[in-house]
Parts: sequence; C-alpha cells; structure tokens
Amino acid sequence: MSDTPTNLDALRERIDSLDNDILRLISARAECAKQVAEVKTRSDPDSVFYRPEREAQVLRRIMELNTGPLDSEEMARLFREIMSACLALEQPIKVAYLGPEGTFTQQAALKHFGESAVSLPMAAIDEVFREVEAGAVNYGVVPVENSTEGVISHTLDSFMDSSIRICGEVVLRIHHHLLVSEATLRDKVSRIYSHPQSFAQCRKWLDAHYPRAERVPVSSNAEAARMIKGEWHSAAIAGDMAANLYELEKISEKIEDRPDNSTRFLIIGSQHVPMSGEDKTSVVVAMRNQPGALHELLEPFHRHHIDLTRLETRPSRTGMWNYVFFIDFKGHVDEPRVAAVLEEVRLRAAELKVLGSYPMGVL
Ligand SMILES: O=C(O)C(=O)C[C@]1(C(=O)O)C=C[C@@H](O)C=C1
Repeated sequence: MSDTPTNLDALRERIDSLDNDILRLISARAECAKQVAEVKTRSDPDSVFYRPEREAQVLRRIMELNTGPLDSEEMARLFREIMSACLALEQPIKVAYLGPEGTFTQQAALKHFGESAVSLPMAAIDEVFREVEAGAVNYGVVPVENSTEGVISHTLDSFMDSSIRICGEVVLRIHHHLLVSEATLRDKVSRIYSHPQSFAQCRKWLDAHYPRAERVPVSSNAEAARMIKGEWHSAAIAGDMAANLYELEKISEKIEDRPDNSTRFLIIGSQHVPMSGEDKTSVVVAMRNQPGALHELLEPFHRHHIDLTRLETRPSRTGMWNYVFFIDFKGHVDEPRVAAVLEEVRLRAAELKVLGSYPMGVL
C-alpha cells in the first residue's frame, strides 16, 4: 500500500472510527466499575475498593489473550491505566512512597497503581510504614531487594515492629544514567553524586570511565539529580524519572554493570488479599537458638513441595545471638497445604508472623 493521501485519509478515518468504539467501551467499563463500588458499599460500608487479586487476574488474562501486534506487557500497561482510572472513580487512593519525587520507588508506585493514584513522597522507609499504619494513606511502596546489591534491611526491620501487611509486589528494571545539567562542563566532571546502592550497581562502569572522579553518596538518586543543578564540575547517576523531573541530559545511558539489574518493591497496607491463582507469601520466623534450627525450619517446606523464593537472615533485636528469618514462598495462606506447613512451623518456632499473601508481580 503506498502512502498516498487517499490511503492515509482512509486509514485515519478507520482509526477515528475505532477510537469511537474504544471510547464507548472504556466509558461502559467505567460505568461498570461505578456499579461495583455501589455493590461493595452496600455489602459493607467499610469495604475496600482496591482489590489486588482481581487486578492481577485482569492483567494476566489480557496478557494471555493478546495476540499482537502490541506486545503483552505494553497491552497490560494500557489496561493498567484504564483500571487505575476506574478505581479512581470508585475511590481515589493515596499511596505513600519512599521519596523524594523522581525516585525509582515513585516509578514502582506508578507502575503498580497507575497514574490515577495520588502518590505522596516520604523522607524515610519508616515514615511510609507510619503513614500506612496511621491510616493517612491507603497503601505504601518500599524497596525490599535489589538483584545486584541484595536486601534492603531497613524495610525488613520495619516489619518486625509493625502490624502492616504485604498486599503486593512489583519488580522494576533499574536503568541508571550519567546525567549532567546545562551548567556542567562535560569534559571537566570531577564529582559524581548518587545513592550508595546506585554507586555499587555501576561500580565497574565508573572505574572504567571516571576512575578519578569523587563519588559523593547522597540519600537518593533524585537528590543527586537535584544537587548538580548549577555545579559546573558535577554529574549525577539516576534514572529516567529524576532526569525528566530536573530536566537533565543523559550523557551515558544504562551504565549499570548488570543488564538484568532490577529492584523488587513491596506494596504495604492493612488488608488480607484473597487468592489470585499465582501468589506468594512472606513470613518472618524467630527460631530458638539451637543447632539445626534452620534445617528444622525449612524441612516442612521441603516435605510439602513448597517453593521458597527467598530466605533472609536478620539479627533479632531481642537477644544477642538470636536470629530471625524472612521467608518468601510460592502459595497463599488460604491454601490447605500452605496452612498445614505454617502450622508445623509455628510449633517449631519461637515466633511466626505471616506478613501477607499477595499476587506475584504481573508487570
Ligand atoms: O472488580 C472490582 O472489584 C473492581 O473494583 C473493578 C476494578 C477494575 O477496574 O477492573 C477496579 C479496581 C479494583 O482494584 C479491581 C478491579
């Protein structure tokens, strides 16, 4: 087909007509969501509107049905936004995240809840926990582990003294860029700002390209991006959101040492999330300090063929030589075999706390 004006006009007419259909269908869907809200409120005035298990099922179904030409993740992202707008019609939700604005955690919050959620930056991980606990926001988003640098212990420790539950997870590919402002003299960069985790994730690249530049650790990548405004000899390592927010230019893109560098974030809240079909559970267990304790703890999981996805040890804050284990595994507490394992573990452990069962990250 040649790109003649007639063909272009005809195709655009077809696009207009398809857009009419899409518009009508999205509106009908939004009407439906409003009715869902009425049903929920009628059945329980304190009902929660956000349903992570249902959202995961909607997105998974779309990805399965999709036959292209858009790829399934792209299609799911579009539906993510439609659902986000539908939920905002039911009840606008507020989400606290580890700020400041422009951090990867904000990007994770947007990826999970879509653009219609109101997201509020907090200065520290404990503040995110506190805001959720106090009911000032509906949910919180905090980083929990990075594929290159490992666990974010502050987040794990925050669960120890909190009644907060995990309602979801989101995994984000982390791409770091070397950013400069309009004031920077590019061949005179002698100082680079970033978060310590980002320095660690780009160590080899920095050693090869800027071995002599001073590396200045700051509290977040977004803060690093803010710092270089007006400093002619400085650059920052940060992601796309910070680059856009502070209108910085990328002089080198994707400088992370490992191409699969990704961070897992948790969605924290107070609700029990029903099964979605593909779920994970997180627990924290304190074992008595005796030989073979770890084996005793893990043996029931092995016997019931439960797939562990993560095991993390943290010193307990109550005794000098006691440790607690954070365990993630596939399955949901409402499944009989998971309930059976947890019952066995409860008998063997000094303490067991279920942090939550939640849908495995879809996007
Ligand atoms: O199914 C529901 O419970 C809805 O509220 C509808 C809907 C959707 O748009 O599909 C919206 C928000 C919920 O988080 C889940 C799904």
